Amino acid sequence: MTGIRVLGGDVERGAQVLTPDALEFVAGLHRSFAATRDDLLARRSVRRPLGFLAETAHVRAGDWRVAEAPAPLRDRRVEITGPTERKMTVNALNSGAKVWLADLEDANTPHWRNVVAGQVNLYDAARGTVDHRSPEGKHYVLRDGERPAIVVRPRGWHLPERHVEVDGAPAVGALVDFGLHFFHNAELGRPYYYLPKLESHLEARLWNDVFTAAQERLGIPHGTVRATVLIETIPAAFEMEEILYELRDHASGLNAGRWDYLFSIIKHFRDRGADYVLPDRNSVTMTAPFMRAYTDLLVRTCHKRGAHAMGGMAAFIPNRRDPEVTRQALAKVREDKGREAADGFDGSWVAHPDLVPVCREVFDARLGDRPNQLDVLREDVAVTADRLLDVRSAGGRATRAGVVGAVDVGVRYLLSWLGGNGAAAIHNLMEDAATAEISRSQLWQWVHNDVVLDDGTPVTGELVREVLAEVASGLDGEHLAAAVELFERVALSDDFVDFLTLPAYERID
Ligand SMILES: CC(C)(COP(=O)(O)OP(=O)(O)OC[C@H]1O[C@@H](n2cnc3c(N)ncnc32)[C@H](O)[C@@H]1OP(=O)(O)O)[C@@H](O)C(=O)NCCC(=O)NCCS
Ligand SMILES: O=C(O)C[C@H](O)C(=O)O
Ligand SMILES: [Mg+2]
Repeated sequence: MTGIRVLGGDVERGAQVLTPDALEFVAGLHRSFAATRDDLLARRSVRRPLGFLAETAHVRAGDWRVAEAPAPLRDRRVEITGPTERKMTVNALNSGAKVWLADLEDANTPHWRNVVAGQVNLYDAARGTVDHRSPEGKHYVLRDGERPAIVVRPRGWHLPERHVEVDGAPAVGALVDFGLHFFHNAELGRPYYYLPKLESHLEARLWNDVFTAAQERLGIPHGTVRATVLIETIPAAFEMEEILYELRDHASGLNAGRWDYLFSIIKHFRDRGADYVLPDRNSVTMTAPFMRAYTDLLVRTCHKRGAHAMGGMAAFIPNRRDPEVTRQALAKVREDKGREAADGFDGSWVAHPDLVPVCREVFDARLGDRPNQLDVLREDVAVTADRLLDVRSAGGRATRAGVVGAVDVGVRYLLSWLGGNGAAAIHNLMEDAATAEISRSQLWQWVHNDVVLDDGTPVTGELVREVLAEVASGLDGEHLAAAVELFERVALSDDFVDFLTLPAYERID
């Protein structure tokens, strides 16, 4: 293992996944692809004018389709997402969903113990041997019968994994997550992935090259990997076809990741004036014309190319102790999934096991005996760049409640994240890194574009700091000071911080 150092502490059963061969494999991927990753990240920081690309017009005009979905991914009508913590792993596999999105990304704090334990749990999950005993003595075991296909979401290209060093540099986080999982589980035949936060088809090409090399190096047939790409950045919305094309041997769909998409819009247009200012987060819905343009284009693009179109996450979650909250969550999720099913999506996401039945019911009603609706071509859809960028079509206003809500949710989420939980229920909504990014970037945008609240108050750094102090005085926890300081930095520092998880990562382990 020359040139490879593992700097993280011991984690139970870690040696089983951090084997010399697995680490060599990860280091090999890092050595082959880290430089390209660095170049592509550097390109992101140049904010170019957005539009459909002239140089790839031939790809959009061409006649090609992605590889046919393998049997486990033909019917994806309900997908449950969640972190790879042990109990939740068992619960997700028992949830009755068709797919489990096993999240090493936005629902996970990349504490070293989470990174390694996640791989251990995925190892057992792939083999059907995962179980768990709770501190209260409850034994969680897998139920017999059909289980969801496991689709793993590695970290995005921007995150390092500093507990694995290759030739003196931190390893690329995405390659650690993918590499360890692929090395241990690909031979079982289902190396399936969800790819987050891509900003261009060149980033998809890089993933495709990684898959090709990984398969070659382990002697696994080309095309065994299947990847579903989250279209959750505004630049990627203009390259949906190109992304599928780059990955065509390995692609099995696109997903409309609404939360990061909103974050990306704010980030991209953060200093471009009133035309791009979003109102309170809770007032931007999927029926806003610019969001509908995005989801319609996604369905149209996927079905034209034989790929699955996957719906996104409604953030409402049930509460087993509060029937009224549950009733409202079920109603809202039903409405959201109903719109997606009618629009032609082949399935969608839920964040909680109690939401699986409602998503299933809605898609059952739409799909009937069909495993998907790839046959619904949506040739009626004609989306222009102007419609995708019509941010003002969100309507809505910026309010004091919006400022307080953004600060409150942001700080509470960071508290949870720093403590090791990357997904949290806050005020009956599912919050993860993507939704927290909206909270803090929205405040940055309001401050830097002289937004005035509906009560006449200008949004300034002072106002945000005042609210932050108020919110903090009502909270406690080991990481409160760190959470408050981090929030202030990512919401207010003049230099916009690209991802809040980058400075937050400096604070852990
Ligand atoms: C939001 C969230 C943190 C709430 O968790 P919670 O507070 O534990 O929720 P509850 O107390 O209602 O959970 C009830 C049970 O369902 C389980 N559960 C909840 N969400 C789950 C999920 N997504 N996957 C598997 N099991 C889940 C819990 O483990 C708990 O199990 P238990 O009864 O055996 O103890 C959790 O639902 C979650 O992490 N969701 C996924 C978030 C996500 O994936 N985000 C990224 C993609 S959008
Ligand atoms: O991680 C999530 O919150 C889901 C999705 O990737 C999104 O950004 O909407
Ligand atoms: Mg996301």
